[in-house]
Formats: sequence, structure tokens, C-alpha cells
Amino acid sequence: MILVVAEHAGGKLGKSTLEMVTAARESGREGPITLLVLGQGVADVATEAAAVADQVLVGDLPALAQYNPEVWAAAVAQIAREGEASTVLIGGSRSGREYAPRVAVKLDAPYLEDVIRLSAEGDVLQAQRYTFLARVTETVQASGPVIVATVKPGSFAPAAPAAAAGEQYDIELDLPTSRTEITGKSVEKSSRVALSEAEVIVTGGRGVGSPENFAQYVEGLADNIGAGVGATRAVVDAGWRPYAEQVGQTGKTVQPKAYIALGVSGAVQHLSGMGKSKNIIAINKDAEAPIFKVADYGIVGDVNQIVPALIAASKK
Ligand SMILES: Cc1cc2nc3c(=O)[nH]c(=O)nc-3n(C[C@H](O)[C@H](O)[C@H](O)COP(=O)(O)OP(=O)(O)OC[C@H]3O[C@@H](n4cnc5c(N)ncnc54)[C@H](O)[C@@H]3O)c2cc1C
Repeated sequence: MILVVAEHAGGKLGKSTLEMVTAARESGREGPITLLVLGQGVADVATEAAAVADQVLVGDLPALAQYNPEVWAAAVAQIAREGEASTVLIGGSRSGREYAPRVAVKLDAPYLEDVIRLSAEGDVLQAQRYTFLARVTETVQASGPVIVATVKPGSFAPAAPAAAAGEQYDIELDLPTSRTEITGKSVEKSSRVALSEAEVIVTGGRGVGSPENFAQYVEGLADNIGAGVGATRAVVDAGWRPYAEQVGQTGKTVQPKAYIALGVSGAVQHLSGMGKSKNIIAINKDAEAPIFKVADYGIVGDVNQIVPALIAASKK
């Protein structure tokens, strides 16, 4: 089987899980696509997962209420072993990249990190991933009875539902007692949709002019239309915006239904992070800006004039 470890939060399946299912479908590896849902009170997540998978294995236990790398690694390795998984796909989130190498060690398996493409040639799994600060895309391959990989979020399109919902099975887990414990959590309160989950993204580049304009134009428009906020590296390096908002080779890869780029030139390193968006809408005062080569809709003009008008129109 191809074992995909579901990522979920707030009782909802994460978009990254749907992306991993596409990675599994495209990988050409053998066996049913099996989603593993770990957590406590995850019945709804498992039902969502069943819509895209051949089968869903559900570990719904108090001991899984909080993510913990030791516990997750043990659970995933146990299920991969028992199910004779050929491939284990784990989200390339911070936590995924934390416990995935432990799973590989437990299974004595090759480990491919942050893959953006997958394909199989017989027993060999080929993957592509960025390296050298994303200046280079390398092709790597691994073979063996089981291979562990993390999947870079935003690199695959979210999977459409399968023809029929997969069966759900409760699983028994032999979990270790963790040596670390989370003693507190403070969650940043934001009503704004996360970049990785957003169906619409408004991104600001250096052309918006200043951090104040960014807040007014980019955040203003995003909040009016329920979009996520992205930034170019130029803007992040200038200290206008946090790195978490950076889109591009060295930031996040996204594929929203609509990507609205304000004052973004469209450098190749930026395009590689958003070029697969369904609709790209660009506003730039330079008609020759490379962003217009990938844009579905373009407005040549000054953001200072166009964006306030868009914000006013979106309030109606
Ligand atoms: C190894 C490496 C990795 C990188 N990774 C990333 C990455 O992950 N993400 C990323 O974004 N970049 C990345 N970069 C940087 C990238 O090469 C560009 O420098 C960057 O994307 C440019 O950001 P920008 O479009 O905001 O700024 P600029 O290139 O300066 O473009 C600003 C644009 O705004 C327009 N403009 C100016 N004023 C106005 C106005 N009033 N109204 C309308 N338009 C206006 C201009 O015409 C221009 O096209 C990387 C570079 C390297 C070398």
C-alpha cells in the first residue's frame, strides 16, 4: 500500500493531505492509497479522508491528542510495517519533516525530503526536489521495499474525490511513552485564511511602495474578499512582512484558484512558487514586467490608483 499520513487541524482535513493523495496517485507505486488519520476525536477528518482514499486507517486515541514526534514516528512505522507499505508519504510541514526521518530510520528505508514530483520506474521511485537555496532542481531516485518521502506543500494539485469512498478501519497502536511533553500553546489569533489553505491569495511586491501601503492595499483587499496574504522575497527581505508569507522557491509553493499579484515583477524564483495557480491576475505599472507573461488577466497601471478602487468595489 501507499501510506499517506493525513495532516489535519481544527477537525478538518488539511489541503496538504489532498495534495499528498495526488502525489500518491501520480507516483505510479503499487498498492491501495491508504490514509492514516492520527489524533483524538478525528471521526469527521476520517470521513473527509475516505472521500479521496482507497481506505482509511483511524487511530483515534487520547494519547494522540497532541502531536509528538516520538509517538507519531512509532505509530506510522508500525502501520507501514504491518501493512507492508511500499511508500510512506508525509507532509513537508515543520512537524512532518521532524518525524519523517525517524520513520525512515525505524523502517530502515531510504528517505526523500521535500519532493515536488514523483514517478516510478519499476521498483525505483524517482523524485524531484529543490536544492542549493532552490537554485537547482535535482532528480533523485531510491529503491527498496519501502521508501519514505515528505511532500512539499503546494507542489501537487489537491486530489478530487475518488469514484467511491474508501472503507474506514480502526487500528490498534502500540505507542511509546514520549520523553517530551508540550506544556503550553499560544495560538496566534488571525481571522485570515492560512496561505497554504487559501483559494484566493493577494500578494504584494516591492511595487506597493511601503509597509503601510502593503497593509492598506494587500491586507485590505485580501480581507475584503476572504483571501490569504502573500509577499515576495524582496518585501520579506526588506522587513515589511514575515517570512511565513513569502511565496516562491525559497518560500511557500501555492496553487490557489486565483492569485492576485500587486506590484510584483514576476521573477523566476517567484513564479516557481505560484505559477501553477489556476488564474493569475497581475497589476503592474510596467507593461514589460515578466508577471504578465504568466498572467491570465493583467492591468498595466499604478497600484496606488487601481487597488483603492478594487477595495471600494469589493466592499459593495
Ligand atoms: C536563490 C534565490 C531565491 C529566491 N527566492 C525567492 C522567493 O522565494 N520568492 C520571491 O518572491 N523571490 C525570490 N527571490 C528574489 C527574486 O529574484 C526577486 O528579486 C523578487 O521576487 C522580486 O520581488 P518583487 O517583485 O517584489 O520586486 P521587484 O522585482 O523590484 O518588482 C517590483 C515591481 O513592481 C512594479 N511597480 C513599481 N511601482 C509600482 C506601482 N506604483 N504600481 C504598480 N506596479 C509597480 C515594478 O514595475 C516591478 O515590476 C529569490 C532570488 C534568489 C537568487
